[in-house]
Amino acid sequence: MERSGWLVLTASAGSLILVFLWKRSRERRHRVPCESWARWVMAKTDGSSLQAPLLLTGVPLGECTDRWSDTYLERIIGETKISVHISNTRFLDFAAKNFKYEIMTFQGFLRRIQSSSEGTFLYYRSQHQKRNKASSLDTLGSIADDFVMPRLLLDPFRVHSTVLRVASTGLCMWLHYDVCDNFLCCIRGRKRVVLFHPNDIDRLYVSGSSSAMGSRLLQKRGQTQLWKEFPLASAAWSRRLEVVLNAGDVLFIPSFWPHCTEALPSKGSRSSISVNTFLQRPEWASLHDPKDVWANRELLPAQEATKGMEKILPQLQELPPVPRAFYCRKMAAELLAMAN
Ligand SMILES: O=C(O)CCC(=O)C(=O)O
Ligand SMILES: [Fe+2]
Repeated sequence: MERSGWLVLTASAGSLILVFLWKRSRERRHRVPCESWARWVMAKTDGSSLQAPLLLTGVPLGECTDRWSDTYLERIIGETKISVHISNTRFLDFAAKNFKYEIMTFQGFLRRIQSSSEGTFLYYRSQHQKRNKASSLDTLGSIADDFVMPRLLLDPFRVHSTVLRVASTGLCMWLHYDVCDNFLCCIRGRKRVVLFHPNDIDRLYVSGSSSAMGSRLLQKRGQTQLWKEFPLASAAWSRRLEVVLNAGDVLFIPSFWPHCTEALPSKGSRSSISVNTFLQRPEWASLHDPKDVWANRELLPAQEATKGMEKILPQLQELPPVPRAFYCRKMAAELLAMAN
């Protein structure tokens, strides 16, 4: 039987309260060492504490949590031109491409969110003008200085990129995984995050880094239909981890943990703002694709392996059903032996 739960303790370092998320998974139990904040930070170097999601509350993130009202953002970056996802459903789906992109000013974007009638949902994630450059918060001028991650959190990672994300409330981001570890920081509003263990990757209908289910998992109704279309996913859903982030909360999402999010309604605003910092483990640094902006390009050896797979599949298709099934199972067994 699956179990998941929360263990809360007060950190010895500073006034941070750490809430450790732990889970008993199908194959093995993942639990963050939780004696102290400092111990966790030190343990990062051997990777042992990087295997499970972790919620940090009350993290000082600089001036952004106080300052980033619509009025302030309009004043500082209102004229900046941005590319925005627009959809007439709140359940964004990358595979079905149920959204379009529109260029507008940041001011236009914020005003459109405020004035949108029910049924239009907007989403922005910052991107460097030169698409291949990873860091993008700095393109937004001085607001970049308002966001500061405590050094204690970042050390000893390398920062891969930092991304500003603004969403209409209600908007759900499609299920996907990232190849970088990640600190997802809630700056304004509230955000629901649903996470799956990487061992459930074979149940989540992922192609590329996105799921064919889009964000429909987050629909309150219609799950019976969803399980008909995606039967393996219901078991993964029963083992999911769920958390709601409030302003000032930081969620550590380890790489390869599939996740989807929902911007929840909150008082006084029709949008939620987060900043996330993608991280590279130093020992994996050479594996990352230098052109990767949003941590969704496969690690370099996995890119080659994926190309190999694309060649193998049509060859297997040429076989009649019985030997095809035989060789598929034989090869899958070799692959699974490497996974354990
Ligand atoms: O809530 C969002 O905007 C998506 C966040 C996300 O996927 C991430 O930080 O990796
Ligand atoms: Fe993500």
